[in-house]
Amino acid sequence: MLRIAITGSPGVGKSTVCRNVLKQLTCTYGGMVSADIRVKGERVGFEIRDIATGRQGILAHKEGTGPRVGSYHVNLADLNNIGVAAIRNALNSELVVIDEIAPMEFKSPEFIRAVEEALDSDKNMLVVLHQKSSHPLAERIRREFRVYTATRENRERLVYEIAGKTDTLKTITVK
Ligand SMILES: Nc1ncnc2c1ncn2[C@@H]1O[C@H](COP(=O)(O)OP(=O)(O)OP(=O)(O)O)[C@@H](O)[C@H]1O
Repeated sequence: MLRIAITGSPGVGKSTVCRNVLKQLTCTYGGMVSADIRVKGERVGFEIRDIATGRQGILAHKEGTGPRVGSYHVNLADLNNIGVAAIRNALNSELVVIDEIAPMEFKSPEFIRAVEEALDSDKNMLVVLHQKSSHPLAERIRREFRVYTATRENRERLVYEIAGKTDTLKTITVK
């Protein structure tokens, strides 16, 4: 069983490493990924996407009503209906991907439960983990996962290092 976490400073390229590792894999995978929402270059929020279905929503936005993390309001409806559902459905594939596990996501008890279910399963997992969070779930992942810290210097090499570790996942899946 493979359990890999990518961590590092804000904006260093963690999500990009995760996306580029996925491009190298031939196993089945599912889960959630996130990306910036930018208006005229300025980040105003984050979108969330179910890898398997392509369903998209808003994870957090500067304008909103949900619980606050920094200058963003977390959209619990989309986090639960899209992100949490994506994690649960990913339990049917060979690899569960979660980008990312961080203070915004911790505002949802359902998200925490879904990640715990994945952790308690025998599934391979690739996650992006917030570097500073001391949430018990973040601490558990630091204990149980092989953690790679992305930097500007290593972020390209890291893709191949992690993809190399996932050799067992480069199987041709016959459906
Ligand atoms: N290897 C790279 N070469 C050039 N630009 C990169 C590379 N990796 C990431 N970037 C750029 O850096 C920015 C941040 O990347 P990314 O979103 O992957 O970082 P992150 O660490 O996941 O960010 P956050 O802390 O906001 O989650 C993006 O604009 C991305 O295009």
